[in-house]
Amino acid sequence: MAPHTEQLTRPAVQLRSLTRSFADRTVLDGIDLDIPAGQFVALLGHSGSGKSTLLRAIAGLDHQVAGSGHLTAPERVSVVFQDSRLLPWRRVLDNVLLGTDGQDKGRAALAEVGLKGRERAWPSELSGGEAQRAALARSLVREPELLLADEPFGALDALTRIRMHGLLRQLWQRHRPSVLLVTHDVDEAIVLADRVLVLDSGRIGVDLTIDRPHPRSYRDPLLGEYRERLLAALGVVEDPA
Ligand SMILES: Nc1ncnc2c1ncn2[C@@H]1O[C@H](COP(=O)(O)OP(=O)(O)OP(=O)(O)O)[C@@H](O)[C@H]1O
Repeated sequence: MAPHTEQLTRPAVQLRSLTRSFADRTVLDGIDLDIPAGQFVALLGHSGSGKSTLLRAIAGLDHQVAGSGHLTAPERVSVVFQDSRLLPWRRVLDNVLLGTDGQDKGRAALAEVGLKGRERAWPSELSGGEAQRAALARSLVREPELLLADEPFGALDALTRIRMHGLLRQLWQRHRPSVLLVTHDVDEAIVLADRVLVLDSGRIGVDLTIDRPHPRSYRDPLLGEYRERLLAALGVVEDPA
């Protein structure tokens, strides 16, 4: 069996009947989900549909959700958010190394994300895109089996975002963590993910496999069909079917 196929047979994340309510509102209503090891999954859904709630649950950041159903996730999980969450009083390399040791690993991770030479910069000296690169480097040094990303490029300009898509794809292909990427951007989802989920009314309403090789082109006409289906599922355009 090819290494990639073998890796995909072991589920990294398993959720059964996961439920989360806030006051009288049920946000996650019995979610069932398996993410095979090494798979890149994107999660779409309207604002307030519960995407971040689901991600936080999988990250182990929500203790209330734990008892609601069954949740397994790998031990080494890294989370990247919309803002880099770099500590302003630590230089870039020290941010990347936070809680770990191994200067060389940190330097290598920074080089991988294109920040070689910026190790001693302060976070305030970085652009938004550079700060997100540093955040990715910080997640990399932990060698995550699962990378959770909550709109990591949501605050970046369109060109930087496209560059970051390329970077994230390369990092994923090189290190092969499972990825769960929360995004509002349908194009981002279909250009990067093996599989796109749409969260709707507390459930996974759509589970779509994107069967196109990487790297993908934004202009691939076959991706256009996936885009239409997802926009229809989100209620943005009429269902093409
Ligand atoms: N700690 C909390 N206390 C009360 N309500 C909460 C809490 N966290 C989330 N919610 C509610 O749960 C719902 C889902 O929130 P969540 O942040 O998961 O949505 P989302 O899909 O990630 O939204 P967005 O795309 O706008 O980031 C919202 O109605 C939100 O107000």
